[in-house]
Amino acid sequence: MNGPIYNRVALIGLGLIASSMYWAIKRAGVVGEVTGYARSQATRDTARRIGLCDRVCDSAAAAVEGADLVVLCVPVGVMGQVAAEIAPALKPGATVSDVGSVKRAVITAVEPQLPDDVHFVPAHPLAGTEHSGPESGFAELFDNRWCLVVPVNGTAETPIAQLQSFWELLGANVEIMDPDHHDLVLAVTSHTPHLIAYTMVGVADDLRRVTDSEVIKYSAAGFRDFTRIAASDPTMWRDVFLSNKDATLEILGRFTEELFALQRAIRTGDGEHLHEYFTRTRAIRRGIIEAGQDTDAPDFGRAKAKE
Ligand SMILES: NC(=O)c1ccc[n+]([C@@H]2O[C@H](COP(=O)([O-])OP(=O)(O)OC[C@H]3O[C@@H](n4cnc5c(N)ncnc54)[C@H](O)[C@@H]3O)[C@@H](O)[C@H]2O)c1
Ligand SMILES: O=C(O)C(=O)C[C@]1(C(=O)O)C=C[C@@H](O)C=C1
Repeated sequence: MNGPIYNRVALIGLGLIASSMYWAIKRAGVVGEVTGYARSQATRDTARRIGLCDRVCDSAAAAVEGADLVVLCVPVGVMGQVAAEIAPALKPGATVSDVGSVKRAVITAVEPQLPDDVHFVPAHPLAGTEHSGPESGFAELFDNRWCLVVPVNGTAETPIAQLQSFWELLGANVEIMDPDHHDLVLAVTSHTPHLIAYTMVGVADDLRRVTDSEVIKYSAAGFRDFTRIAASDPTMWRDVFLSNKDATLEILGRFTEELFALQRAIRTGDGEHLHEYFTRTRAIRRGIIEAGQDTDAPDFGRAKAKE
């Protein structure tokens, strides 16, 4: 590529995703200057101390001034408020994007706040960890992960294609998706699983208090995976559930039905039902590993065998 993909990028909200984006941008060397803004003075001080962003600004308006791409990296519940704050300072022709885990609610909140002379191209990188804040980011977070770009009706092709190239340069594989479909898919693959993990860890904690047993101390690996997920940021996840209410409730309803069926099978001793069910779910896990989408899973020598 000859020259930067955007001359100036502004990151609003300097947590896990923004900091990972900054380090990935630096690794790729594809942006002229990256400005940053976070609401709290403490976060801005930390960002300055660790060299996160080329320039940290003390207002959102100052950070977006002259930016060709502005990315909202704040919890989904405050996206509309932040869009209203930056709107008067946006450069005509700029692209405004976001990284929110929910898309329809963010579009509804942000779109009306923006002036007509900017392009709004929502997106969602499907990569994260249970950590948050400016010191939690790393350049490799998006490598070989999906980033879903979710354009709104009527957006010109060029800003969409440019944002797609930007995310590819940060290491992601990009797909275009409709907002409602996005919210339903993510309710299945991310939002409901998080709710289940939060619940399971809560139940274990309650039990520990009731029985004074050592549920957490002797927790097995499976339960430890639940505790990792349940350690995710409370503000972020509160906002996800309140913003993706319908899809999450729909999937939770289905989940509850299946859970009752399994409960019944256990009560009635229906081993065949349990075995068939677990065989089906095992095949799903194997499919994910074979598609190369679980970078944490041991490959048991398959990579070597393929050489
Ligand atoms: N953590 C993940 O796994 C993950 C993955 C993909 C997308 N996302 C989405 O990315 C966004 C950011 O998540 P994160 O994990 O980076 O969160 P984070 O908590 O690490 O960072 C959020 C940042 O936003 C700042 N902030 C909050 N309210 C603000 C406001 N009104 N104005 C300015 N700054 C404000 C916070 O101070 C913090 O610096 C969320 O919308 C989340 O849904 C998260
Ligand atoms: O790996 C994790 O810790 C995550 O939960 C990341 C995860 C996910 O559910 O996969 C969480 C929320 C997002 O919006 C995207 C990714």
